[in-house]
Amino acid sequence: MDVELTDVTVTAAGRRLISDLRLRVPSGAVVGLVGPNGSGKSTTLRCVYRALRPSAGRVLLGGDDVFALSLRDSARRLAALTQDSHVEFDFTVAEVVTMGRSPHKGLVGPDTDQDREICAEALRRVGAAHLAARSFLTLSGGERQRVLIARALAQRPAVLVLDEPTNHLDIRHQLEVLALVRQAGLTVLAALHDLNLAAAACDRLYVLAEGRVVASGTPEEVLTPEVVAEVFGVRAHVVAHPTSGAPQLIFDAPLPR
Ligand SMILES: Nc1ncnc2c1ncn2[C@@H]1O[C@H](COP(=O)(O)OP(=O)(O)OP(=O)(O)O)[C@@H](O)[C@H]1O
Repeated sequence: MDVELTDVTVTAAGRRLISDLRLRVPSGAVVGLVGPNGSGKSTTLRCVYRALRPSAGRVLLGGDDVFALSLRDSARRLAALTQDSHVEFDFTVAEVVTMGRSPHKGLVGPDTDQDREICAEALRRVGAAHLAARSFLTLSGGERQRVLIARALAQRPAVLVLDEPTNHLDIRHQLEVLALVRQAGLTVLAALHDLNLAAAACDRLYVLAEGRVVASGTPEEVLTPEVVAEVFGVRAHVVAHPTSGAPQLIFDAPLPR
């Protein structure tokens, strides 16, 4: 299922947060949003998981306007891991992951064996099966992040929207989470701060600056010293990763402001 944003503009507090954004995530592709703090990455994602209605433009999910879908239908198509994904009450990890199944059940539908197996598998995939009986609130930041990713996977969506999915994760878990996101065969739109991880994990990147797309294409096309200098204000060298060949950046000092 593909995702398309056509000329999306978001205005808030008399300011344009994103302007005329055009973006496409082909079915099954992993597309990254990169850009400096405040460039509009989360705002863009919030429009896709319908936490924010654009002032203009449309967000299409499998060709349908996301705001025209019922909540249940959109939750069957799309799962999101957001910056404000949190759990208020003292649920166990297994219960938190089970919440991912709710779009597939009636309002008070019981968990089936299939639901339980899907949730157990999702926890195994993020390396968190051993945490199933723990209270979610007692987990470390990285453990919580992995459990929330498991909840999104348990939702069995076609599209996954991820806002900084590697936040809090140590390097091994960062690589594992991005590898499993790639292997899941889903359509993925992810905001990522780490440009080297983005280059390794994404088929295509969109670079945002001040709410506009300033570059898009494959990581090789986009992550050039010129773009990095212009958008991030940092001088960088690009080298090919010795085994994967993905472009990797080595940074010099920030350029003068
Ligand atoms: N409801 C709002 N009202 C006013 N300004 C807002 C609102 N939401 C976001 N902004 C502003 O819009 C800009 C873009 O924010 P956004 O969170 O999309 O950036 P981002 O690229 O995700 O940043 P970061 O990398 O810091 O997470 C910021 O300047 C932010 O302060």
